[in-house]
Amino acid sequence: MTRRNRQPKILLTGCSGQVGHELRRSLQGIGEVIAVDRSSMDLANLDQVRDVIRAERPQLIVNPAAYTAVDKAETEPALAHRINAEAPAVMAEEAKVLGAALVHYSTDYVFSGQDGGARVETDPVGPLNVYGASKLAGEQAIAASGVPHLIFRTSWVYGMRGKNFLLTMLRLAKERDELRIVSDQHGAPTWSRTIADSTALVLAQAGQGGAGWWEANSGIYHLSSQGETTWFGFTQAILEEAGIACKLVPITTEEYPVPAKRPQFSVLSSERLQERFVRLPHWREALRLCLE
Ligand SMILES: NC(=O)C1=CN([C@@H]2O[C@H](COP(=O)(O)OP(=O)(O)OC[C@H]3O[C@@H](n4cnc5c(N)ncnc54)[C@H](OP(=O)(O)O)[C@@H]3O)[C@@H](O)[C@H]2O)C=CC1
Ligand SMILES: Cc1cn([C@H]2C[C@H](O)[C@@H](COP(=O)(O)OP(=O)(O)O[C@H]3O[C@@H](C)C(=O)[C@@H](O)[C@H]3O)O2)c(=O)[nH]c1=O
Repeated sequence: MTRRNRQPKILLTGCSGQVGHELRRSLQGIGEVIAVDRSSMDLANLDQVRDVIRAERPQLIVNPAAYTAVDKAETEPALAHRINAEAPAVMAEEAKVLGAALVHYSTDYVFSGQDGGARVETDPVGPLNVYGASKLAGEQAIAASGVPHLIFRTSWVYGMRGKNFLLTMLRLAKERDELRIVSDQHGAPTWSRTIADSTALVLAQAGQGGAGWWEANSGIYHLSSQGETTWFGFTQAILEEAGIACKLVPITTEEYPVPAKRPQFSVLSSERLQERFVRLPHWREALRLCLE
C-alpha cells in the first residue's frame, strides 16, 4: 500500500462553520486535511470550486459549507441554490472524475413535517422553504452524479461557536426578563461535535473497508441526536444546564412570525446509521457535555 492510500488527502470546505470547525479536528486521524473557507473557495463561484478541486486533487471532499440563513434565503433563492445545490453538484462531478468520494450534509428541513413520528431516509420529502428546497436539490444532484457519497442529514445544529439557537438563547436570556419560544415545532438538537466525530468514525470504517465499501454504503443517512424536543423544551434545557434564570413563555408558530415556514415535526430516525456504524447520544446528554 502506498503512503497516499494510508493518508488520503481530504478537501474540507466551510472550515469556519460550526460543523466545519469540528471536522477540522475530528478528521485529523483520517487523512491529510486541506481546509478551505470562503476566502479560498467561494461556493457561489462555481469556476473557483472546480479550480480548487482540480488543483488539490483530493481523494475525499467533505462539504459542510452551506447557505444556512433560513429566513434570508427566502429573498435570496438563487444564491442559496447556487451554494447549496449547484456547488455540491460541481463537487460531485469533479470528485467522480478524480475517483474521489464526497461527504455532504443536509437537513431535516427537506421534510414538510406535517405529522408526528421520526422520519426515515426513504420517507417522502417536501421542503416548506427555500433553504430546504436548495438543500434537497443538492442531495439530488449528488445522488444523480453517481459519485461515491455519504449524505448526512442532521437537525437543529448547535455548538459553542458560530450562529446557533443555543448561543442566541444564552445571550437573550441575559438581556431580557422573558423569552417567548415556539413550543409546537418538534425536532432533535444536535451538537456539531457529535456530527463531526460520527463522520470521522464512519470514514475510519470506510478506510478499513476496502474497494467495495463506497459502493455498498453510498447514500443518505440521518445523523441527529436521539430523543426529541421542541424549541421551547430545548431552551428550558439550555437555561437549566447553564444555570441561568429567565421566564420562558411557550408560544405557537403563528405567534412568532418569520419569513420562512418551518416543519412542525422534523425528528429524524438515525437507526440506519446506528445499525451500520455508530451510536448517537441523547440530545440532552450531548447538550450537557457541550456546556461543560
Ligand atoms: N445549522 C443548522 O442548524 C443545521 C445545519 N445543517 C447542515 O449542516 C451543514 C453544516 O452546517 P453548520 O456548520 O451549522 O453551518 P454554519 O452556518 O455554521 O457554517 C456554514 C459554513 O459555510 C460557509 N459558507 C457559506 N457560504 C459560503 C460560500 N459562498 N462559500 C464558501 N463557504 C461558505 C460559511 O462561511 P462564512 O463563515 O464565511 O459565512 C460557514 O463556514 C450544512 O450543510 C447545513 O445545511 C443541517 C441541519 C441543521
Ligand atoms: C430567537 C427565537 C426563535 N424562535 C423560534 C423561531 C423558529 O421557529 C425556531 C428556531 O429558530 P432559528 O431561526 O434559530 O432556527 P432555524 O434557522 O430555523 O434552524 C434551522 O437551521 C437550519 C440551517 C437547519 O438546517 C435546521 O435544522 C434548523 O436548525 O425558534 C422563538 O420562538 N423565539 C425566539 O426568541
